[in-house]
Amino acid sequence: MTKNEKDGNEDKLHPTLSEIYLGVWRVVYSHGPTVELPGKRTIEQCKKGYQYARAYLWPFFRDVWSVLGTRLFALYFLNHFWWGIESALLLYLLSGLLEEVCAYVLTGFDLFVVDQIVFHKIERAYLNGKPDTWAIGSTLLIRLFCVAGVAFVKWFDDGYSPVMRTRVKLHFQKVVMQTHLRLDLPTYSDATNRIQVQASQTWYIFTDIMGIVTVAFSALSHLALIVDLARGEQGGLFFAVLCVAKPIFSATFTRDLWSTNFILYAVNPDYLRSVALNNLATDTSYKQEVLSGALEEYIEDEFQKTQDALGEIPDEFPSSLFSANPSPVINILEGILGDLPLIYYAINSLIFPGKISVTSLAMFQQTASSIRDTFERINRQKSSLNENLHHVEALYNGMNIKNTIPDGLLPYPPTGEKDDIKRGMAVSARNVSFKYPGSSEARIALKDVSFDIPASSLVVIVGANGSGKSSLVKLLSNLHYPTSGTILVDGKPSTDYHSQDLRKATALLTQDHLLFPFTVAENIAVGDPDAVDSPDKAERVLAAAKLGGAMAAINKLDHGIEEMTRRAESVFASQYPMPPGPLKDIMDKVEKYTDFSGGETQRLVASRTFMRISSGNMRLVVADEPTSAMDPEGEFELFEALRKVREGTTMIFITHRFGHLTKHADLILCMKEGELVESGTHRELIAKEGEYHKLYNIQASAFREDPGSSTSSSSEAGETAEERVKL
Ligand SMILES: Nc1ncnc2c1ncn2[C@@H]1O[C@H](COP(=O)(O)OP(=O)(O)OP(=O)(O)O)[C@@H](O)[C@H]1O
Repeated sequence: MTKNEKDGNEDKLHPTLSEIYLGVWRVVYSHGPTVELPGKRTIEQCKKGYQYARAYLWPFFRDVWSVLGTRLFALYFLNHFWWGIESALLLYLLSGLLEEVCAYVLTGFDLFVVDQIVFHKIERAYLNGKPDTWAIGSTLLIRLFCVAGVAFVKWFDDGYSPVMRTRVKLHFQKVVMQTHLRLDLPTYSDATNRIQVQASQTWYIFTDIMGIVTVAFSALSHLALIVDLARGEQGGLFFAVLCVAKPIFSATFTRDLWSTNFILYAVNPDYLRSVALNNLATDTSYKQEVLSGALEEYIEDEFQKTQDALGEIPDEFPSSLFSANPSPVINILEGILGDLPLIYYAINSLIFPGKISVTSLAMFQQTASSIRDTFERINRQKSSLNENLHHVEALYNGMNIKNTIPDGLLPYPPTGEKDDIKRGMAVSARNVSFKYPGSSEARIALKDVSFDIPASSLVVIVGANGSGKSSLVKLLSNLHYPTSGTILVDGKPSTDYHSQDLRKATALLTQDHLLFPFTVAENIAVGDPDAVDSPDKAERVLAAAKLGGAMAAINKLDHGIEEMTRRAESVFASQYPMPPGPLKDIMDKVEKYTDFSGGETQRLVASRTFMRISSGNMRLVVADEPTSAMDPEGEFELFEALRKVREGTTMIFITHRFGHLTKHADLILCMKEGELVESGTHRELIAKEGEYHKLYNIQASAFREDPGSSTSSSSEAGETAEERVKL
């Protein structure tokens, strides 16, 4: 990769990290020397391995065990044990019967070989007229034993695997969901906290790890067999060592990406552009924009350019590129080491002709090749094992991620307060500064903001785009936490209270709120999740829908308030596009979901907020431009309804429109570039002739008869034409 494809971070690399550019990727990893021979580090690694097993593997296996139950878990384990030792056991049991059939043995060893042995014995009995009863009988018995074993394993696998898979998946689905639900917004927005493991993977992670256990059983049983055989032969133990020379060499000299801690990301600009163009073509959310902009040809041509520029630079996950040896020497050495047992026997047969029996030669050969295969499987699976171990670690670490927003112990509202007294939350900010997690120092959203919002007051926050209004309400709603300074709730730092209690006492309504894939009724009802089983729920939902102005939209639906907003999962079909016909008719019917206009969605979401307010537990209601898509009548009605139902609740509105709200507000906070520049009532702020006065005049001028009056009054406020255009 050329220098200009690097991303400029290479100079800042920490001394414990290494980097490598593979295909389109930059891989940064923490790693020791590439080739690690057994030594002091091996002991350290064994210790680490033990600690890892205790912290992650043991809980994982214990959880799977408890989910499957002891009987299923034990049967599953025995199955793997059987798979592991089956081949060595057969070899051992048949070792006395091999003289005449070593040719079969040399081609591999399984039940088919046992078949051939049985038939061979029967054939010889026919030809010689002298049946070897013992040989035929014992071989048949061994065969039946193995057939029964294999049949049992298959029966168990076919019948119980889906059950076990489902049980494990459901268990970990709940664990992963709990992990996601537990995290607060800043912690969740931090990409490094994202849990990549999916519950559906957990069963396969478990079976993969068990696969390694099987291979380990296989390796151990073959090693035991070869040691047993070697005891009776001269140089047998030396031969046993030769059998494992290649796998040990490979394990030592092959590096594996998953045995490191790494991050990787694409740095090749052509690749990144090709992904972006591909997304434009295939992601439904861009479809309208692409069609309306007539961008089809442009996207295709640009994509072709990126393909031409990329040439053959690989973009696949770079684990095999990482493991590839820089020169072929190691691969050649590996090949030669693999042939050492054969070379040993060839030399032995030249030096000591006739000393080795055909049986032991066949047994040694077979065992040696089984051992080699087994160890090679271990080497091949090492990478996926390491990957799976990382996933198990992520799964259990996810449960212990610490939330960014400190969680206090005090309940809210305080226990001494009577629930029937309706009063709002008093909120204050003391020198609050805030920047979003991961943002640069320069992109500070709030700078040294201080104010007091008395309980039960009606507050409006105004300001230009990007002035920090939404950021401020996110802090007040306890969704984010100030970088410095303090938010006070009823005179105490917000962090003294139990976070979830504060959120339960706050209703936040924004323009970005979404409808959930539930029925319309449930979408409203979740505003008060505690009312799930209450008898008056349906009544309250209807009342909330009316207050939110959503009834007109609901009345248009085929199934009214019980209509599903959208399916949680799309329909799976064998053929896409599905040709017209009865299958397509069913598919269309099932796939069809209700789409609402932007304003209708906002009305439904507002209804959810009214449901929340009707719980009587709200102390603070925050509305961040919730009417941006509504018509003026809808907006007016919503604000009026909110003002009517608030009954002493503190209300904070963000709006760009000056009107009833700003006129009636007890307090207006005017933001500019992250700072609170003015605060007071409408009258006071107009009298100040500052930022608020300027913003107000820009809107008011549209309704004045003389279009030039805005210029004159703005000019009085001392602002340029460019500044007005920006607003
Ligand atoms: N999720 C975020 N991550 C990083 N920075 C953000 C994020 N959201 C907002 N910002 C930055 O914080 C600053 C204040 O944004 P904020 O959304 O609070 O402004 P606003 O006054 O509500 O704007 P608008 O009127 O456009 O809604 C902006 O500079 C913005 O770029």
